[in-house]
Amino acid sequence: MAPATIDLAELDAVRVYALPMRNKFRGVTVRRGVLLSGPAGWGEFCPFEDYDDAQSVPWLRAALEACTEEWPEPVRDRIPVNCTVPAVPAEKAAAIVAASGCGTAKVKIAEPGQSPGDDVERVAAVRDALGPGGAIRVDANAAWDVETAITRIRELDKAAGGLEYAEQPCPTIDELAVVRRRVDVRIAADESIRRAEDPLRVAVAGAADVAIIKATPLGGVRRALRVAEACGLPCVVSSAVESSVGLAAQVALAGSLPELPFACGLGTVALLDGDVVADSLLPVDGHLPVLRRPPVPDPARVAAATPPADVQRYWLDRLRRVHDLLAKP
Ligand SMILES: O=C(O)CCC(=O)c1ccccc1C(=O)O
Ligand SMILES: [Mg+2]
Repeated sequence: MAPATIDLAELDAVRVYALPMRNKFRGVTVRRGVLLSGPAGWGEFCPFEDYDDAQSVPWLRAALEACTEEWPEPVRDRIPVNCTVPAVPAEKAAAIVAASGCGTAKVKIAEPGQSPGDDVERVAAVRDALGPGGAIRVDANAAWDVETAITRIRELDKAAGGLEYAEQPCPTIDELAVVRRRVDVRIAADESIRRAEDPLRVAVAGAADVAIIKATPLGGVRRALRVAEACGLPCVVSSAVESSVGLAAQVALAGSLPELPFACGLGTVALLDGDVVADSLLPVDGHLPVLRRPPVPDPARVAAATPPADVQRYWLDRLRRVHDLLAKP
């Protein structure tokens, strides 16, 4: 297991980055975080800005795992991934899918300010761009109540000519279970696992067909592997929109899961305008390579992504506070 903590002064380097997003994604327009370098390589601490310090502790565990430990042995060397389609107009959605080279698309739906008709048009445009052989999944990020979810999932299933699954249509596990019994589309649980008080103990098995597993918010590759095993469902590894440094840990998780029946949500470096490494983890022919260790940031790219001093201070203070929480007995 990872050491419970590491003295921050033992890290070789700490670099704050800020990368703009090509399109607004879940309300985020700039992705920010901290790159940390330790004896085993580089990690990334990048909790979303609406996560408090206690919720950010697993994100720091994930970063420190990458800095201090080797990842588990992979069982495959490349990972099929979906392209991620933000809540953009239909034409733009089609262009994103066509440019991605991916055979699976994940479409964001039910975003604030958008109508059900916008979602139907976006999903239909994605089907046109993907062709009949591709797979389409949708993610509502817990936006609906049960009745709305049932109506919308049926509509979108039609518009898509078949959905592979619908991710987190409602907030609670009980709601997911009801929706799952009433629609023909598979249900995937994301926030129900990621934001659970104890992700090792969430009873999603009757409420979902697929588990979305993320190393970054679950405390690292090893902890996420245990969550995957405990939930007893087929898993899809999905990103938290990290730079290529943090994403490499997610790909390592996908590489070491015993079974991987679906494409993973790891094509997200394409959502960022820029990166901190020279050779970005972008899909080629719909696949990402499994790396054995985190990629090393490129100094010129890190310099180009370095935010103003006040933003750096905010992140270094946050890192310090979360580290103090992690170190507390
Ligand atoms: O799964 C993907 O394709 C991209 C990752 C993604 O959608 C996501 C990224 C950051 C935060 C939450 C989510 C989510 O799945 O809800
Ligand atoms: Mg999701």
